[in-house]
Amino acid sequence: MPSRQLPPSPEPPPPLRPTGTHLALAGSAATAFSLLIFFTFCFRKISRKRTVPNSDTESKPPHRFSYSSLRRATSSFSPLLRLGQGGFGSVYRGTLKPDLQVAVKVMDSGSLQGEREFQNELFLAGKIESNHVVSLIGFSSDPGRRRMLLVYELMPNGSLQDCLLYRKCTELKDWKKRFSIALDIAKGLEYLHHVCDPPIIHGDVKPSNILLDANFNAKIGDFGLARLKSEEVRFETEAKKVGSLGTGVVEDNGSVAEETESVITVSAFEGFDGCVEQSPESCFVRVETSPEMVGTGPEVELSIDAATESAMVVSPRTVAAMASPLEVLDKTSFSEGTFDRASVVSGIDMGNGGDKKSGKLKKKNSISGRDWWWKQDHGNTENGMVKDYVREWIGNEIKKERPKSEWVGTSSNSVVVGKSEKEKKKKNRRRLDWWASLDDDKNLKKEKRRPAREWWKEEYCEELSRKKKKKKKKQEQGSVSDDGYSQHWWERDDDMYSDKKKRRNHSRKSSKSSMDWWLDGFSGDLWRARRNSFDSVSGEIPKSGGVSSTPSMRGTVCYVAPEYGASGDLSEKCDVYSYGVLLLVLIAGRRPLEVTGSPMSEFQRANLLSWARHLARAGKLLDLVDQSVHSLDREQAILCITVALLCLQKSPARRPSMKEVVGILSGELGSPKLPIEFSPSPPSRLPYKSHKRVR
Ligand SMILES: Nc1ncnc2c1ncn2[C@@H]1O[C@H](COP(=O)(O)OP(=O)(O)OP(=O)(O)O)[C@@H](O)[C@H]1O
Repeated sequence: MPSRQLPPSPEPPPPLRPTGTHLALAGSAATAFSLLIFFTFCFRKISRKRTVPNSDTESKPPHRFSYSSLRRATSSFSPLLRLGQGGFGSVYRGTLKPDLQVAVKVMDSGSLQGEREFQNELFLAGKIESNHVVSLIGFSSDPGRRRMLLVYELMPNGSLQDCLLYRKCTELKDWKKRFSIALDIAKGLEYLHHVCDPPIIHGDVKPSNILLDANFNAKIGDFGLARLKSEEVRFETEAKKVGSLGTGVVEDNGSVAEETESVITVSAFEGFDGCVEQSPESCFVRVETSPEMVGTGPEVELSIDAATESAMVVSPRTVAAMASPLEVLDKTSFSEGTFDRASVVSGIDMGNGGDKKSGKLKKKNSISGRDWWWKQDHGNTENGMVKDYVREWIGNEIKKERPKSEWVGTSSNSVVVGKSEKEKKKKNRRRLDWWASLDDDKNLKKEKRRPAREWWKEEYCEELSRKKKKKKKKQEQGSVSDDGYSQHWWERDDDMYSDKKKRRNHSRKSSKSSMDWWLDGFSGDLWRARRNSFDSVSGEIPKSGGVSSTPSMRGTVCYVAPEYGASGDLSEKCDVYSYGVLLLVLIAGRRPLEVTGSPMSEFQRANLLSWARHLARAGKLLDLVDQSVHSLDREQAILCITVALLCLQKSPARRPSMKEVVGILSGELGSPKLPIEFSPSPPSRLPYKSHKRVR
């Protein structure tokens, strides 16, 4: 058989050469694909941002919101939806979902306090879960554009301050409501001090930070000045360490005197290399500490801000804790915003003579902490406005109310008895020096507008020369004598002082102006607090002015505990003191410092704390109760005033804890006795006894 021959295999086709058309096709396919991926990514990101987090399904609050969603929720921050204005910025009512009403706090751009409050609130929000604390639902942050917003649960009845003092809500005329508010606040503080671990110190307990829900239940809000207790201990240790390097910080058992302010001079910094010559904006200095001292790490960072001439101590743990759980606290915001500029975390007075332009610290001049506070506050325009407002208000009140006899002045004169002329002059000169030192700030000289402090200075100089003339006249008449005013009860409001201390304080007061008297009337506390914050004499600024009630970094005048700042201690007992003031305000339905009429008797009532103490001595506690209150439970009212007076004791150790306050108010503990000095019976060691034990 003939073999079948296979046909020759065909030649393999020539390899396809990519033509221009092919290349174009492949290119466009790749582009289309990458575009598709890009758009899908963008869409997902946008839709995720726009979605309001559902607290049921997503993680616990605080949630991150987009700026636009909050803008929409508040109808572009409509003035009609504005709920109020604080040191942080404006607060607006918003609707995120039909059933989710919120309050949106918008930080004023450039507000140092705002940045700090923002981060503080976020840092603490995760740690707090209580029915007696306003919950933080979320936030929005865009550090590049300096947009920072906080979203809270809406408290439909606003702040206690508005409700009680301005709107005078009828619901609060019912004694039961007032009492339940007092108890709610006490429980909120008890939660912060005794349930939270580590304990949280609020640091700014006052009526505008107490918010009322639809049923007028009270919740504590505004944790901008709050601190963890452990953190505080660290700050304190560091503060003492830094302070001990070169200053004479004098303690006076919480009494307030010019000499005892936390003055940390530049010499304290001289041991820290690397700061003095650094950029004017900021510098970080590592301060070596032992692990035991800080508890969590071997070192803390001390930020010295040459721009604001201030400093703070920041623990690494704080940085880590603040940075990690929340994306919002991104690095730029830390390095540029928080640490360099705010520099007020610790509340440590680090006054120093800084040259703003060169960023160099003056090594010789030691400027006290009060300058630091002044300058710190001055940097904030809004705060500046507040100070102007407050000063004006004080001035008007004093001018308006000062009796013809110039009794305030004579009071000053009268207490000079026993004090040498020389000493007084020295003191006045020192004070003038202080005023003069304020002129170091060249930038302010350039300002066209007369700086607010000149107003203050002029007023003071005027006051001095007036006093001098008066005294001269009196001396000529040979009649510099005690006119009795210095002996009035409203100047003797210091409960724990021995006679010796009282005399000393009187002589301190002697060199103060009439305005100082006003401030000193407040247990002497205001004198320091005013310098620190220039908050408000009344402790609240009428909202009509549209200004914040707290430009301060450390608390609010009239509410701040006397020991805080003098020795730098912020403890739970500071909150207890503030609670005491708040309780009196709640019972009396008036501000802590308020002149309601021109007669002399009104002056006697002007200082609520002194008035309460006076009534306690006179055994007329119930006279303090707001006249408009109905259904008064007299026993409860006396109990509340007694608790308030216990909380207001000068010595922090003598104040009850918030746990004890709750126990007393809720009836678990027996009724306490008034503080010793008001009690006719001999003092017992324990001011109250447990009901439980008795049973
Ligand atoms: N969650 C909220 N619900 C309803 N109203 C609120 C809420 N938070 C704040 N407000 C209103 O906004 C006002 C301003 O609040 P904010 O806490 O900013 O300032 P403040 O406490 O008055 O002053 P500062 O912040 O200086 O202490 C409050 O007085 C209150 O009337």
